[in-house]
Amino acid sequence: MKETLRSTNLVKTYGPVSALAEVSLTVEPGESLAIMGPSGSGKSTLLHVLSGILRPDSGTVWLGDTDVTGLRDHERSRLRRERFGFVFQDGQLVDELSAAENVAFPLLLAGWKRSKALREASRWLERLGLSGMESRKPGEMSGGQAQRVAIARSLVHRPAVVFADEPTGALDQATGHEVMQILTTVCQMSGATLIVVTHDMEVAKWCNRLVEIRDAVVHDDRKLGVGR
Ligand SMILES: Nc1ncnc2c1ncn2[C@@H]1O[C@H](COP(=O)(O)OP(=O)(O)OP(=O)(O)O)[C@@H](O)[C@H]1O
Repeated sequence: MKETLRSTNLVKTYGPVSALAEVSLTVEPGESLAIMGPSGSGKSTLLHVLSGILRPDSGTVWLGDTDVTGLRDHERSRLRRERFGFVFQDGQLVDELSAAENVAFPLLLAGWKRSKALREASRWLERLGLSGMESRKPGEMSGGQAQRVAIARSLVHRPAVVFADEPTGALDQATGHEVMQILTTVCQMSGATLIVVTHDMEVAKWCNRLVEIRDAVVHDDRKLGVGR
């Protein structure tokens, strides 16, 4: 289902430090949004609050009609598992599992039968150019290949929103481009909204909107001509 992600007046402090000061943001279904800003400006905090990992001090996050911030912890965990996908800088794949098992993981959590989940995982690996690598472990793959596995895992359960925190941070520039191309293309194909935190304008250019955060507030919010 396609749902708007909306935040109103998000405030988050860590002791005396203001990480988010009244941040309101609406991200339409299918949009790809890059969040940029200097170190310490509040990007990761915003990503964590929008994705329900962190609770704000005040303010609300809505996914469609659901008040994410108002959910109890177990309900929020469930929403994260079912409606959101995540891609991190270093992939955060499970080393002991094969590529296919890693991708199948969200489906197994959702109660799919193992054989059906693995078949669906293989289809996603194929879509991402990793046919024949189903039984490889993350340690037996290149950084770019592992990140493609992570992208497959983030989308296999058809989430409404994929959150990516510095998804190319551990890759060289050419591989980073490739990964952003794949990430934006597959999100678009599956209708998922994409939210990417990055320091790198070359990464942000793959998105169709850029929000700049400075000192815990949205400093700039503009459309981008997509760089693909
Ligand atoms: N758990 C925490 N405890 C105390 N202060 C924190 C914590 N997490 C973040 N902060 C502070 O909140 C502010 C915003 O941090 P945040 O990590 O959101 O910034 P960022 O823009 O993602 O930075 P970077 O680009 O360096 O990752 C910073 O001043 C940071 O030091």
